[in-house]
Amino acid sequence: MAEKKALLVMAYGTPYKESDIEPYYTHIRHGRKPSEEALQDLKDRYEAIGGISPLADTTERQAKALVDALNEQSDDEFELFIGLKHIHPFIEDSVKAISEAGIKEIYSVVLAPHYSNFSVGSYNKRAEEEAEKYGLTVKSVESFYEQKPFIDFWVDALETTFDQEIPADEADKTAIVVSAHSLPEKIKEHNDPYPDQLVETKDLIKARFDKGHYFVGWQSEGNTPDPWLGPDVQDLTRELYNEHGFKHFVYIPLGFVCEHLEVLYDNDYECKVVTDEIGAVYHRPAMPNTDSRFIQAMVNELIKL
Ligand SMILES: CC1=C(CCC(=O)O)c2cc3nc(cc4[nH]c(cc5[nH]c(cc1n2)c(C)c5CCC(=O)O)c(CCC(=O)O)c4C)C(CCC(=O)O)=C3C
Ligand SMILES: [Fe+2]
Repeated sequence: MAEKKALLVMAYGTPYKESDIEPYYTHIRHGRKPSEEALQDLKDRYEAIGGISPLADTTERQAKALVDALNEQSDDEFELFIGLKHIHPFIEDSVKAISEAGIKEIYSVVLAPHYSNFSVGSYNKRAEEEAEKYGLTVKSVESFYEQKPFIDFWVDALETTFDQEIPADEADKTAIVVSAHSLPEKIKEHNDPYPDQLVETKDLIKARFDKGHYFVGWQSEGNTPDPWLGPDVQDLTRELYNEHGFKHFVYIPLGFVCEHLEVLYDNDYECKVVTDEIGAVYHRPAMPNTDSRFIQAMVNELIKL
């Protein structure tokens, strides 16, 4: 039997309790403490979704489902380690734990389907730099949005939404807003593939499910001085209603992999404020979470490493 490998599942992380929010937010802002007002705004958003995000629990369940599926389908044996971007166990803590477990080879995947130097690239860099300190090797999945099971999941989500929530004669009055987390515009200066990958994902889904009208939007941008990718999903909703008079808006935030603050608040609250205002119907299918197709998409990429 070959030596045991480590499966390092990396994710954004979320506060575990209210007192975590300030250090967490400071870490997200690269060490710059948020203003009292910005901190209160974030606390209010967590309050608005029930006090704490489901992100920590879902990340744990996704990682466990992934290592089980990988061990079933791979000739190798993997031990699971979870490394987070903005809260403990940090990526660096987990790479150290892998070394202390006597494991030499790491396979890594980030719980985000598209590649950007700003997101998956920065996770992988942190893991590689830490692994080097202990003489470990890292093989990383860069993206999995092209995997058929990932597309299958979202095609099925749209089919169910249109079948169960939208009258057949109103399909043509329906906008499908496909979105991902916005990033600073400056990524375009470095030929970052992220924006094109979101459009590609939309095209892969549209090729399989062609009811309604598809549009690409961005969401959850950070409030920094430089411009972030747009249009923002709320502005896009208003523009589309003014131009086409859509009666239904189906939000597909497929840059994310589960319900968390930036879906439960930024979509389910902020976008719904706009659809209520214009008198249109808000729809948002359930996120992948631990759906077997979503897990299989990542297994397929890990087995190729
Ligand atoms: C509060 C919060 C949650 C917690 C949700 C919860 O508790 O449920 C969250 C989750 C997520 N955010 C995500 C993605 C990103 N967020 C970014 C940037 C930012 N997020 C912010 C806030 C949050 N984000 C803020 C204030 C910034 C601007 C930073 C600045 O002021 O500079 C950036 C830009 C690059 C960077 O700055 O990291 C990306 C790519 C992903 C997707 C997966 C992934 O990519 O890991 C997830 C789950
Ligand atoms: Fe974020």
